[in-house]
Amino acid sequence: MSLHPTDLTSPHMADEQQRAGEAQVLTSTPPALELDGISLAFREKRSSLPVLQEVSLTVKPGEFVSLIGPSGSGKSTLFHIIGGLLQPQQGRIRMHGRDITGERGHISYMPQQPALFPWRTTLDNILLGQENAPRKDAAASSRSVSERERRKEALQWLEQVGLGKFAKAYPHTLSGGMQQRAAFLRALLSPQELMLLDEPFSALDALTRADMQQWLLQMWEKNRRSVLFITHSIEEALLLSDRIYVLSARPASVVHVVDVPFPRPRREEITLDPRFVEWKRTMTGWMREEKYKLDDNINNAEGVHKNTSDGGVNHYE
Ligand SMILES: Nc1ncnc2c1ncn2[C@@H]1O[C@H](COP(=O)(O)OP(=O)(O)OP(=O)(O)O)[C@@H](O)[C@H]1O
Repeated sequence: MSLHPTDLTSPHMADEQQRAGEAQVLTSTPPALELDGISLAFREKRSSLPVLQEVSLTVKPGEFVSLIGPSGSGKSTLFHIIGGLLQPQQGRIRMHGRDITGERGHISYMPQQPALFPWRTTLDNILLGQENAPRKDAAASSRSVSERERRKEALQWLEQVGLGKFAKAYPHTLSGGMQQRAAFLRALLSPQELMLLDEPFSALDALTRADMQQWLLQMWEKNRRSVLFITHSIEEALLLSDRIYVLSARPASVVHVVDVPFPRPRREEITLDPRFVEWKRTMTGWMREEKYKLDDNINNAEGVHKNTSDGGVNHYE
């Protein structure tokens, strides 16, 4: 690896960070999300496909955390487990310290495709997340407001994201980027504190995607929701995240953790910073390594049982 963590952090800063870290441990609130040793294998009649192997990660309240890994490594499966759609064979999921493994209704979710209902207006699509929220959710009851107030709030949000004129329009009249903004608002206005965003910009053209990244960055910096974000784009992960977990090829385990060193607020220009370019190069090397492992696994059918975890996670700050 060409870049060493100390290239970015002076010894003095490291001391300060350690002290700040220790102070934080003492006063720390439990993480918004904590995955502790999650493992899952899909079982079919005679075979087993190990997909996740002891994946652990943390999203602190108000953090933007990304997951990046080769295609087919198990990222979406992990989201299904967090959302309670799948039960892990090993490991626990905790939100704010409470074990929610296998429970549904605790997260708001934004999928790759905007998934707006064509028969509902933009405004009604945005309100859907609140309509579907389970009543037992503590956050939901604290935000319990009248229908009229919810519509007023949603309209204000639509104005803020440049969709005010499209409140009564149907989804097919919106561009791809506009639909994604509406889908993001739906997740943002849902009462659950944690948002899971599964490659939300993958279907957009390059220019719209760059605009949407800037838009998301600004929206997130204003609202500071806890976010877990799946992306295939290293640049996107570095631009948006506080921390990045790099997954290995299947069965996925965490092989690198990067505490992204760039200050906020961040803007597109940061992508030209030599340190940003260096991190991008480093991470591209890691991803290439994992992709080759995945290709090897596919070429050797028995390779799906290979254990890619050596138990060590490389942590960079
Ligand atoms: N219900 C299922 N039954 C059996 N195998 C499954 C099931 N769901 C997913 N898989 C397999 O598990 C592996 C991981 O899939 P998953 O969709 O989680 O990967 P991913 O990292 O999200 O991929 P991508 O980045 O391409 O979206 C794949 O090999 C997939 O074929």
